Amino acid sequence: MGAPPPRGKFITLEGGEGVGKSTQIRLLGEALRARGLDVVETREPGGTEGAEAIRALLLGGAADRWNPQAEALLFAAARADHVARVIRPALDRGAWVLCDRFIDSNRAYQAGASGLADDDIMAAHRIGSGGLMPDRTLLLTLPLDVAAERAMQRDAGRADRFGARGRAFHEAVNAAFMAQAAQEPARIRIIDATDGAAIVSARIQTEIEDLLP
Ligand SMILES: Nc1ncnc2c1ncn2[C@@H]1O[C@H](COP(=O)(O)OP(=O)(O)OP(=O)(O)O)[C@@H](O)[C@H]1O
Ligand SMILES: Cc1cn([C@H]2C[C@H](O)[C@@H](COP(=O)(O)O)O2)c(=O)[nH]c1=O
Repeated sequence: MGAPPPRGKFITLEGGEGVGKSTQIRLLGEALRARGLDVVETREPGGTEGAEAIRALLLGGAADRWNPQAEALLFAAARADHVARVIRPALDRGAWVLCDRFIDSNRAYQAGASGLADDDIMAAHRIGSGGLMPDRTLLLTLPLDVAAERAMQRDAGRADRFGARGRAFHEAVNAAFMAQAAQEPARIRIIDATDGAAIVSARIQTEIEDLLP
């Protein structure tokens, strides 16, 4: 017998670097709180003390610090702690959990763009996090050059281990996200993120309307 179904809603934002996920989580959080909902904003890798420590291991250091296998398992370990300590308890009490990246990033970056098998990523997710899946995923899309420019402006030119990877890697990530959306159109909604933040936020709110109480 697995865990009982959660009572809250689990929403994830996905997409490449600099497409506006953090900005949109904040705006969606404000909109949902204005409706009187209990909202938890969080991110991956991270969201707990242990997972933030793993984040530092994953994002810092030399480009070849980890191979794709070690990387995938570190993301899965961070996620297991995050799900157990923050996401599940919040959903169980009826909160809306808004998470900046989740399992679909693991699939896009470590399977799609790094060559691991999608089944293996999902097996680690089942072991670590009981296979918890979002109720809805908003996939933000933006031309690579525009997203890279936004991220560069934000970070003053300093990229982390993933941001520093070449164009081919980020194209493969985007292609993997699009393939996931094509496989799961009911859960994963594609959001054009080229316009101003308020317009993008309105698109996102339309795509979660059916989940509102
Ligand atoms: N719609 C928008 N139009 C113009 N600039 C934007 C828009 N949304 C966000 N930005 C800006 O682009 C930069 C990247 O946005 P944000 O940090 O939200 O992206 P992200 O997807 O969370 O990035 P990462 O994956 O690298 O953490 C920020 O400086 C942000 O202020
Ligand atoms: C959850 C997750 C993330 N990644 C990558 C994607 C990004 O490059 C970084 C996180 O940085 P951000 O500024 O918070 O977006 O980690 C990944 O490769 N696999 C994952 O499962």
